[in-house]
Amino acid sequence: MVTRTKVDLRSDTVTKPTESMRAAMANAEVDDDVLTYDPTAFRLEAEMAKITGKEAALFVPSGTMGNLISVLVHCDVRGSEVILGDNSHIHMYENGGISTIGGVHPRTVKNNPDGTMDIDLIEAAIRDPRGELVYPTTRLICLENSQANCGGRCLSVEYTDRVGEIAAKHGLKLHVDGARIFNASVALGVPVHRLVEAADSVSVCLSKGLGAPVGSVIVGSKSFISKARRLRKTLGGGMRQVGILCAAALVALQENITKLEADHKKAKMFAEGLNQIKGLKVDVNTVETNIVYFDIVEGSKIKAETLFKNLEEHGVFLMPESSSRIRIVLHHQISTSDVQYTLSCFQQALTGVQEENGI
Ligand SMILES: Cc1ncc(COP(=O)(O)O)c(C=O)c1O
Ligand SMILES: C[C@@H](O)[C@H](N)C(=O)O
Repeated sequence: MVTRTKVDLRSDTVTKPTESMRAAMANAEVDDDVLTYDPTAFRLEAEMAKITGKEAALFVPSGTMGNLISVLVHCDVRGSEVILGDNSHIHMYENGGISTIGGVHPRTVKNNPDGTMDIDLIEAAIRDPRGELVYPTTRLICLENSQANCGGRCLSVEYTDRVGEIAAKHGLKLHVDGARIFNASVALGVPVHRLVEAADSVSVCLSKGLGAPVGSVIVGSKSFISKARRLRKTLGGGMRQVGILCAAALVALQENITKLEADHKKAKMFAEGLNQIKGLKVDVNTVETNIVYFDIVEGSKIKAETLFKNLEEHGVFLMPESSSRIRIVLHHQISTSDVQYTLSCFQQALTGVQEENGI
């Protein structure tokens, strides 16, 4: 088998800036974004506020910082508690920052396989104010759309609105970790602004499926963004000529939103192809966006680390989830021929092992 150039399926965070992004970066109009407004940052923030239907926006270095700032702005009183998914990125992959840095107490509710949390369990997790002597105070509910660890599953606008109603009923705020909100919007056929209408704040990653090299944007009310700007500086996220990065993000918005549907089709194609390979299993119906989780079937005589080594030798790179569960993430720099090549590498790896074991 002829090894091709690298097929990097570890994440949609691995994309390289395109030539048009690099040209925009080189020619970006910039200023000191801490002392005044960097004009290109201002353009990006205005565009993101418009797309999401919120009053204002703020460029931040990462999605992790975007979520941290959002939670800390909403939970700015000691003893605050946030309700979030037990399989959410904020809870699983952000070093517990809301607690270690922000002193905010997490109260997890089980994420269902479809990425939602049961509405009645969310409501049951809200602290009874009558117990204020002993309870933390619930101030915020966090959703994640699409839900990455559940396989890039999309939360419907109806579900998001319903959670928003629960938050409003109890005087709480709603934050959406919208790292891949554009993927959810495209998959559902619902405009981003409608999908997040019920949210008080959203953190949107520019550096994932949109393919920008760096950054996220948080959106919300003018008051929220004003507090967020100050907290960004506190956390060291205030940057100077940040327009260089924002210029690439503006190109990403112009060029890559329309490519997301193709990413989703490649993910479906990959899942359907994997299911044709003896020893691998994936529920194709759960593949809604650009993320595919699949399992090595028990008895297939190959371990994930063996499979990875074999694949890496053929230029294919993945992210291990466990010894038998694997994740691949599609993005605009993976072609359909890359998908077909990768499937052939999987087939070759599995067949080789099965022949060695007389299966
Ligand atoms: C759902 C989700 N939220 C937030 C983040 C954090 O983004 P960043 O890596 O830019 O900190 C990620 C992944 O990176 C993610 O997948
Ligand atoms: C691993 C995780 O932090 C990252 N957000 C990803 O999806 O690749």
